[in-house]
Amino acid sequence: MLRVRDLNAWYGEARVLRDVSLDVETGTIVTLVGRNGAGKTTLLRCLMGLHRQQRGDITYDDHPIHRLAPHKRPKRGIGWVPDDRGIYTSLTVEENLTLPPRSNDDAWPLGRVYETFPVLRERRRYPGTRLSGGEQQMLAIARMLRTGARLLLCDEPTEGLAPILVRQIAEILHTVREHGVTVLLIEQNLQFATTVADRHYLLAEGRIAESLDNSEVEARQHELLEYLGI
Ligand SMILES: Nc1ncnc2c1ncn2[C@@H]1O[C@H](COP(=O)(O)OP(=O)(O)OP(=O)(O)O)[C@@H](O)[C@H]1O
Repeated sequence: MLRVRDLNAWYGEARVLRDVSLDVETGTIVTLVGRNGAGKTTLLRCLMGLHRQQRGDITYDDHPIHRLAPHKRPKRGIGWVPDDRGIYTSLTVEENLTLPPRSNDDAWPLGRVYETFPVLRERRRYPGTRLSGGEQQMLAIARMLRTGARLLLCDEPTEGLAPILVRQIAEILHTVREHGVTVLLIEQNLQFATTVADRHYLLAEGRIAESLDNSEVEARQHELLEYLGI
């Protein structure tokens, strides 16, 4: 379980996260929704240790991690899937999958990746550039599983994707959840969020304004869409 308590973050003098507290239960998918500039990416960067100006308590599987250097967090099973997917487009799918270092004993063997995502086996000799946006996202997630990530922090995996590919992302995330992987993702598409996730945190001006389940998001969809300016 990921537990965040009273997390604050700054850029210089500007405070962009204010006393953020949230929980992500193991094996669940949770979204962070909020307007542009609400602090969603900064929050994920704090969890990964990539943002230095932060204060607060973060525990993962009962171990405090907030003082751990960024490069030590993957050893604890935390994986970051950035919004640009971070894959090497000039390398083949298989090279992308074999390059990342194994950070811990939960690292997926290549065979397990290919059994879970057969498309990646079919495309293993393709360069990253020949993959669709959905396949690139699949590769980015699979690459994190190869390092041993049990908690994936995904920065808006559906951004810029056509609806059919958005559905593929939902399937990918459900597949990883079936394997016991926990996901915290930034998502602006509320309909997608309710299809894919178990809970949602609404971030507003750096604060957690609300914690919502799927039925609450569905019941208040119009109001929330208006709030998010979508
Ligand atoms: N490098 C930076 N220097 C100064 N301020 C920054 C920097 N990066 C982000 N900010 C500011 O911090 C606040 C939170 O930004 P953040 O990117 O975390 O929001 P977000 O919710 O992820 O928004 P978006 O969806 O637009 O990425 C915003 O006001 C933003 O302008």
